[in-house]
Amino acid sequence: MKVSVIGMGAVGTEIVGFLVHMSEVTEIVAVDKARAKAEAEIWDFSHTTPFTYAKNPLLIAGDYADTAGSNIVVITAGAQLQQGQTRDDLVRVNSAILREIIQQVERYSPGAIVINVTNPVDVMTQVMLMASSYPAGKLISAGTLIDTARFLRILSDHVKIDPKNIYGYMLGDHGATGFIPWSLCKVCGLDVDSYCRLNGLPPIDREAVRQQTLEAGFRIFERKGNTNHGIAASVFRIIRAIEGNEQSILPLGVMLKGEYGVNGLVMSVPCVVGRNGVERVLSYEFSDEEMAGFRRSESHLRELLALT
Ligand SMILES: NC(=O)c1ccc[n+]([C@@H]2O[C@H](COP(=O)([O-])OP(=O)(O)OC[C@H]3O[C@@H](n4cnc5c(N)ncnc54)[C@H](O)[C@@H]3O)[C@@H](O)[C@H]2O)c1
Repeated sequence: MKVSVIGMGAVGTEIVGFLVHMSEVTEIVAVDKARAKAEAEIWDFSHTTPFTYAKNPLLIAGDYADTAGSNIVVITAGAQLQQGQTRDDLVRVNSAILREIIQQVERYSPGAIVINVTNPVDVMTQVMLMASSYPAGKLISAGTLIDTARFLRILSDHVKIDPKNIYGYMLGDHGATGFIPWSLCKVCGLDVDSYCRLNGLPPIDREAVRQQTLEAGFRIFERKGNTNHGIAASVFRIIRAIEGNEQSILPLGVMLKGEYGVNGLVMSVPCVVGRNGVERVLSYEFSDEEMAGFRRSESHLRELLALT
């Protein structure tokens, strides 16, 4: 499998790290407008291969021609948040950058699955869908997978259970209007309130958990100027689901075509992920309150889209 990563900043570099050290990928291509930076990262990674369990992948820092025939392309290129900005402030500048990038990506890898990470992630994915001919299931965003990871970690700290035994999502939008469908959330098979009651734990303050989840990225960003470990692990999780044709459920950004009553908008929803990318959007019956959260995300994303 050949994977190309466009943008070798904090996030792209960490994703390449996961791929070099933990994947079965045979070829990794890194592209960045700062070519020397991409070269330096790739040389540095190449010096890990004598010592790790890497499968000795071919490592290339190059340009778009080198990405030809990629199975997966990950896009992390673009402007990064400045202190005081929100993800939404990046809309205009990143729209212009990504329209150019997707044309180059499609020219060389029309059959690839493209995973977008650049923020605001769902809106930028829609911009690229409109500027290319990739089908909806093959040009997808990392969506609320990272928010979901943060949510599961926060719950895990409360219930003192490995987050891998907790099921739940944050959905809608990787931004201020993301919402948690608590009716789907299960701790070891129990709803959260029952789990806490039966195990002598204080009940969960749902709104506080939502706020903590939404603020988690900013708390990291304020201290180190970026977030990269969690998002890189999230993207690697998506790549593994594609590579293994897992049919796993991941909350990713995908163009909705009537699901949940939404048409023509990329939103983060639970998706079935396999070798063809997002193969299906899962249907759920949300409560009225959850559906209201969904609609707030929808309105917010439509407002952002109008700015592109
Ligand atoms: N979706 C998520 O959950 C999530 C999480 C973290 C970061 N992000 C987003 O990912 C993006 C990258 O974050 P980062 O911390 O790696 O930023 P960064 O500034 O460290 O890296 C961005 C890289 O993109 C490159 N670049 C810019 N324009 C380019 C172009 N036209 N062609 C090729 N390369 C180009 C830059 O040279 C830089 O190396 C940002 O938009 C950020 O907001 C998203």
